Amino acid sequence: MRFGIFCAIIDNYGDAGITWRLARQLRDDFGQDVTLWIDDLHTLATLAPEIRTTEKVQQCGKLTLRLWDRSQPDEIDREILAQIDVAIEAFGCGLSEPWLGALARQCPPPLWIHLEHLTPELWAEEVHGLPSPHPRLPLTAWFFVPGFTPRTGGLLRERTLLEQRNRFQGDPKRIARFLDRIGQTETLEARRITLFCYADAELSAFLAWLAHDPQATAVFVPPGQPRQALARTGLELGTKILTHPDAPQVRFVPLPMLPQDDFDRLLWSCDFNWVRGEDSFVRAQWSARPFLWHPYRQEDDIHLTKLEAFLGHYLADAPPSLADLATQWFLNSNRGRETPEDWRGLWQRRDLWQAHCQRWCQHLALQEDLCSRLLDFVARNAIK
Ligand SMILES: Cc1cn([C@H]2C[C@H](O)[C@@H](COP(=O)(O)OP(=O)(O)O[C@H]3O[C@@H](C)[C@H](O)[C@@H](O)[C@H]3O)O2)c(=O)[nH]c1=O
Repeated sequence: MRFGIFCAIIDNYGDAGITWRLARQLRDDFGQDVTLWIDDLHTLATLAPEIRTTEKVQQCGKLTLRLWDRSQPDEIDREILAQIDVAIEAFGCGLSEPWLGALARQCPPPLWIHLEHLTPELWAEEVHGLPSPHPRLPLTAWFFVPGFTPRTGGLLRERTLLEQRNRFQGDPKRIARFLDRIGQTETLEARRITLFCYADAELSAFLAWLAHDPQATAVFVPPGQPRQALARTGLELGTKILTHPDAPQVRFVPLPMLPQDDFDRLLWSCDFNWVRGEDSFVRAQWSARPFLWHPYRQEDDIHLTKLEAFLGHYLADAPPSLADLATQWFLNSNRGRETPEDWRGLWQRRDLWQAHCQRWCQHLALQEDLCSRLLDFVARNAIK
């Protein structure tokens, strides 16, 4: 089958990260032909260094990457469009009339899928799979809503992901080799934490907890917003490791943006991951390690509703002593109101928490992954 995926980058990395991951998995795990039209190669190249930002068209095996001119398709775009079976419009990026017209000219037209943002909310089940006929063109959009339950679009999970993770986490030599490759062998003995937060994250309680905890800790800090959040606390991280001024056991390690697969390895090798948005949030769950999630901030605190819905799934079967503390901590942190005691309390229950993350990951892995559900959806609704 031939897939066309359309992605416009609004801000951050999630849109590029998710569509790139989806395109690669359709190619690698399911042998599909994929064309990914994306309107910003530079953002994509930060997570996929093999991408050449100067080339508007590039072939990555059965995956064709094209710089997307959203105004209208050129002749080659039209040729590809004429052959695709499934058009995936990611995150409401909007296909302009000339692009939609080219799709509609196919006879019969391709299956047109609106890939929505992941949501843990109940409406994911209600909206997932609904059709929405175009008012004028002979095209029907189908909503595909990723989520946490079997009646949604599920979560992206590559076929061998969890085996790879198990091999990695179970083998200290692999972890050491990875840390060596990213130049961080000296963090081997320390507690390791990834800090991939937004610029407005309130870090003072987290830093106070670390400073009063005698355990040696390395905090890995990717570029951009996490460093801005750190800078707001007076810690300016440059290109070198920075030691906490009041706590020599705490070090902040600047990392470059890693390729997506290495980012997974980073999460797998950490004891705790602070993640955000959508894709890193899902990857943290596949790492089966304790994590904190800051959803992408939305108007009217919609992100807090999302968070509460997620906690309802995630902590439903957790021991009550963990569930109560974790709920309070997630909510407080997302409101910028958590205390060092929130951190301390949870960390004291680390074994319980770790075991819960493992069980949660297993629970999610019992469900079909997003690509399998997508292919099943296509098979059930294909017009041609
Ligand atoms: C730090 C780091 C991230 N990544 C990848 C992992 C993910 O694919 C991507 C980060 O995406 P997210 O975790 O989703 O967080 P984000 O904040 O960057 O993206 C967000 O952008 C908004 C516009 C969307 O509306 C949100 O839903 C969300 O997707 O970056 C790397 O590959 N290497 C790295 O070193």
